[in-house]
Amino acid sequence: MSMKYLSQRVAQIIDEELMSQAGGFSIDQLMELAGFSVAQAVAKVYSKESYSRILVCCGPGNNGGDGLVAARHLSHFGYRPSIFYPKQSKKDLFQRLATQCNNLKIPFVNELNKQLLNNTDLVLDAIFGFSFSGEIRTPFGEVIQTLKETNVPIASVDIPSAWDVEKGNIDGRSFIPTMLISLTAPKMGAQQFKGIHYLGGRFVTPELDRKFELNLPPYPGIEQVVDITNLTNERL
Ligand SMILES: NC(=O)C1=CN([C@@H]2O[C@H](COP(=O)(O)OP(=O)(O)OC[C@H]3O[C@@H](n4cnc5c(N)ncnc54)[C@H](O)[C@@H]3O)[C@@H](O)[C@H]2O)[C@@H](O)CC1
Ligand SMILES: [K+]
Repeated sequence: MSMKYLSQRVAQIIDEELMSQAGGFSIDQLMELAGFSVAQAVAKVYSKESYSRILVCCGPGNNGGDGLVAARHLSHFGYRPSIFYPKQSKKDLFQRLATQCNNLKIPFVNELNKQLLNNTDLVLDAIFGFSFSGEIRTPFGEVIQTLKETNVPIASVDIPSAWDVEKGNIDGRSFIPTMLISLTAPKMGAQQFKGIHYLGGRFVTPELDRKFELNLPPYPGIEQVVDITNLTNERL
C-alpha cells in the first residue's frame, strides 16, 4: 500500500491528536523533533563545505518555529545560518527559540534582497506550512516573489510556501523548491513535487499510522529522516 497524502483538515486533526491528552506531546517537543529532522535532512543533501551559508526564512506560525529550531541545529552541525523572520511571534516559545539562536550568534537579517541571496548557498523555506490559505498577505507576497526569482536552491519545510496545501502551486504563484522535507506525512499538494523529498517528524505511533492509514515508510536505524524521493516520484 502506498503512503497517504494528507488533506489540510487531516493534517490539522493529526496535529491536534498528537497534542491531545491521549497523544501526550507538547508543541515544544513536536517542533524540536520536526526542526531537528529538517536540519538532518538538509545536512544529508547539502554539505556544509559547499552550502555553509543557509538563509532560514521564517513565517509567523509553527512552520517558522520549525525553521528557528532547524537554524539552531544547523549551527551546531557547523553551518553558518542566518535568519530572516519578518513577522516575529510574541509567544513565549518563539521568543525562547529566537533567544537560543541569538546565543549561538546566528544573525537575524531585516531584509530579503538580491545582495543577500548572492551571498547565500541555500534557502531554508519555513514561511508557511499546512495552515496556509487564501491570497498571500503582506509582507510575504514580496518575499515569495523574491524567492521565485532566485537561482539559489531552496529546501522547503513541510510544504513549499504559498502552495495550496491540497492543490499545489496554483497558477505558478510560488517558487518550486529543489528539496522538500514533509513532516509527519506528505500533504496532497506535494503530489506535484518532483524534487528531492525527505520525510521527517519521527513521532508517529504505529496506532496513529493505522488509524489514519498513513502507511509511512520505516525510518532507517536511528535516523530522524527517511528519503522518500523514489517512493513519491514513482507515483507521478
Ligand atoms: N504535527 C506536525 O506535523 C507538526 C507540525 N509542525 C509545523 O507546524 C506547521 C503548521 O503550523 P501552523 O498551524 O502554525 O501554521 P503555518 O505555520 O502553516 O502558518 C500559519 C501562519 O501563517 C499565516 N498565514 C496563513 N495564510 C496566510 C496567507 N495567505 N498570507 C499570509 N499569512 C498567512 C497565519 O496568519 C499564521 O500566522 C506545519 O506545517 C509544520 O511545519 C511542527 O512545528 C510540529 C509538528
Ligand atoms: K514551508
